[in-house]
Order: sequence, then structure tokens, then C-alpha cells
Amino acid sequence: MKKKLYPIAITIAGSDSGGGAGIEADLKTFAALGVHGVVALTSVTAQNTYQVTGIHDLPPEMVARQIITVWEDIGIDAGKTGMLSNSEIIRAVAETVSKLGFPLVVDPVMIAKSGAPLLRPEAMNALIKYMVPIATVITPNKHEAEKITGMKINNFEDARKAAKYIVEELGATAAIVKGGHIEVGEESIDIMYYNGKFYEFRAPRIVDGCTHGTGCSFSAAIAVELAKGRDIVKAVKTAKKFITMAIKYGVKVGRGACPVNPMAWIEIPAMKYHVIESVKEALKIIIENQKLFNKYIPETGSNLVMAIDPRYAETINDVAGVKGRIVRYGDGVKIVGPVEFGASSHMARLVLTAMKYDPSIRSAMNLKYDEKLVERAEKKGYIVVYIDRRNEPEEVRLVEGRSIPWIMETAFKKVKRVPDIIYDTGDVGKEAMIRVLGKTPVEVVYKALSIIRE
Ligand SMILES: Cc1ncc(COP(=O)(O)OP(=O)(O)O)c(N)n1
Ligand SMILES: Cc1nc(C(=O)O)sc1CCOP(=O)(O)O
Repeated sequence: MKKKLYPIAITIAGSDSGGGAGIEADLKTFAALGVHGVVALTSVTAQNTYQVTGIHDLPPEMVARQIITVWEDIGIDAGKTGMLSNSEIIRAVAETVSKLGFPLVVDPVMIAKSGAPLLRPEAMNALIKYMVPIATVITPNKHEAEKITGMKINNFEDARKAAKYIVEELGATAAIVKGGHIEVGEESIDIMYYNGKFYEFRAPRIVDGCTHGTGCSFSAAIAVELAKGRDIVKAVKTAKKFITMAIKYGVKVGRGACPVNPMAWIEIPAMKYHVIESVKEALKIIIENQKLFNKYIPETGSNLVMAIDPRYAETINDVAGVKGRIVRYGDGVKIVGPVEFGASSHMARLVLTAMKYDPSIRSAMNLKYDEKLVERAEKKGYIVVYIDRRNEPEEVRLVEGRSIPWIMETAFKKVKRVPDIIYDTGDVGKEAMIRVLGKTPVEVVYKALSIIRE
């Protein structure tokens, strides 16, 4: 069969006005993972990161009509349910999905992170009776699994029993009991029971992550992969990776539980591409002016770096630079290796520290110290800061990678902003250096050229 260019996934769920959970999280997840998302809205919630102040359910016929109308024209390859709110909506959804027969991921939403009930108590039996048997995959957390099975879940053994019960006694094809709140350790472990076997999906636990919408986005990611035709195990593997990233790089807004960030999955690779291209563009300018740069390349070589967006940049692996650096070569310069993430240590740390003070400063380059360059920079009105490396505290010297952050921190303290230029005149075993900072590599290179040119 010919593969579809646009697999279609449907979310049958409520709206979160805060944009963190519900259909809003689902549609972002669908888009990030590359399917066309369609919607059957069940309920409108007035919600933010810490409370739900209103719920307005749609008529069940309207929910069913949305699914059928989309199906008739666009088609549906797989779907997911989220907030179903009441037993009439549950019956309408179960009946419609059963008739159409697409794979369905059921996220048995009961209570919002903020504590508000999103499923009426009268609807619990309907959820178990009508939704569980039609679930290709059901994704309860500890609390939801306890409600569905009537079991107490205190450890992974209990989670296994609950997952097996949901499949063998209640009729789901596969059940994943999410381990977020079970035996809390270094890893987050989800237990799946499917086809007579248990599976474990592990990821490092993100301690300070954003969790509002986790269940929504995770189940939506599984639905996407099913819509693409992946088998259940592969679908859950991808969804686990996806949700770990979405939690780690959450959207830090609001006073309560901040929302997951499904866009991180595509935003980070896109940014990385843009950053590499920006460094390459600036390297071309260096090559065009290589005779001018030749004299100001230090013995250790120069590097030119750029970090990804400060929302995402954490380590030197989030900063691109020249592998092998830029070195003097004849009367010009040579770009030794390719532009790669993690290729710089010194300039990368300088930028990572600068970004803590001013997130717009994402690029830097080092030049050989020359007092004429410093004089010209001062004349041009740049903010220039001198650092005496002899004052570097012992505890900084002794820790690998601490010197450059110390230089940046000390410079910032002096002028209460990120300077254009930070220089030192060296110390025992430390080459004297000028460091040029700016927003982009092209800006940094033009700044460097403006002081190199006589
Ligand atoms: C409209 C709507 N649907 C679902 C939820 C649940 O999201 P959250 O409270 O973050 O919990 P999980 O996604 O982790 O189950 C909601 N709040 N609103
Ligand atoms: C060796 C060295 N020291 C520098 C300083 O600023 O003190 S810049 C530099 C060269 C560039 O290093 P990288 O490739 O790790 O960014």
C-alpha cells in the first residue's frame, strides 16, 4: 500500500484555555511529530496553570458529529481521547469510534494537575465499560489505574498487575501504567502489558521539568506513531523520548505547574541548523579578510561560536564552534575543521555565562591580545573590560572549566552589563587574550574587523 504523505490523527478531548494540556497540547504534539491533526472538542475549560474555573461540556451529538464529519472527508488513521467529562460524551465517542474502527489511544483523564475534576464521578463506570475495551493503548497514571482497577498501586509489581488486569479483564489491547509517581527514583519507568508480555520504557527523571499536559502530550504522541503505521512498542518508545524532551524544555509560564513543550522536538534541531549556518556565514567573512585576521590569531588558535536560543542552551554541546579552531596559515588563516556543536570549550563557556546576564548575547570570538586593538575598541565607544588573571581565586583555578565563567562574571560585576570586549594580559601558562562578544557571529566578526582594521 502506498504510504500517505499526511497521516491524520484526531484528538477527542477538552480545550485548556491556558494552552498547556488538552487539545492544545495534542495539536502541538501532532504537528511536531509530523501528522495533520484534526479535532473533536468535548468540553471547554477555563483553565490556567494552577486552577480550572469553569467547564462547559459540548452536547454528545456534536462531539460525534465532529468525528464523523472529519472522517467522511479527511479520514482518520488513529486517534486519542483526553477529557471526556461525562457518561453521555463517553457513550457517543465509544459508539462512533467503534463504528469507524481506527486505532485509539485512551488517556483516561480524571483530575487536572491543579486538582480539579475533569471527569464527573457518574462517568467512571462508563469510562471502564465503554472506553477501555476499545483502547488500542490506554495510558493511566497511578491514580487513574487505581480507579480503573480498584487495586492499590504502591510499586512496580502492583503496576504490572494493574496493566495486566486492564488488558486481560477489561479488554484493552495494551495498557501502560505510567510510573511518574510510583517508586520515585533516578528514572521514570512506565510499565506496559501487551500481547501476553510486559515492557518497560525508561527515561531519566527530569527533576525541575514542566508537567502540565504530560499525559495529554504522551498519549497524543503514541497516537501519531500509530497513525504513521508504527507498531505499539515502537510508538510508545518514540512517545517516551518525545515527552521526556517536552518536560525538560517546558514552557516556563504561569504560577502553577508549567506546561510541557511539544515544540522542543522540532525547535531544537531547527535552531541547531540555523546556528551552524550563522557561524559558517561569519567564517566566510573571516576568510575574505584573512590577511587582516592573520596577525591576531593567538598561538592557541581562535574560535568563533554561537549558542542556540537561551531557552534551550545548557551545556557546551548547545554551542556550535569550529572543530580544531581557526589557526594562522601562511599569511592568512585556516578553518581547521567543520562547524559542530560541542567543538568549543572556552568560547562556549564564555557565551553560556554571558547569556545568563543578557540572553541576547549568543556569540563570541577570541583574538590575540594587542594593546592597539584595545585602544581602538575604546575609541570606538565599545564597552571594554580588563581582567587581571592574577586575581583569579585558587578555587577557580583548580576547577576545570571555571576560569572563563569567572572572567565573564568578574567583567559583568565591573560594568553591570555584558561588555563588547573582555581582555587580559595573561598569566603564567595563560596566553593574553581579547574576547569579542555579540548577538550573532556576523556581528562579532564585524566588531573584530572594526578594531583590527587600522
Ligand atoms: C482540557 C484538559 N484536558 C486534560 C487535562 C489534564 O492535564 P494535566 O492536568 O496536566 O494532567 P496530565 O496531562 O498529566 O494528565 C487538563 N488539565 N485539561
Ligand atoms: C585556549 C583558549 N583560551 C581562551 C580564553 O578566552 O582564555 S580562548 C581559547 C581558544 C579557543 O578555545 P575553544 O576552542 O575551547 O573555544
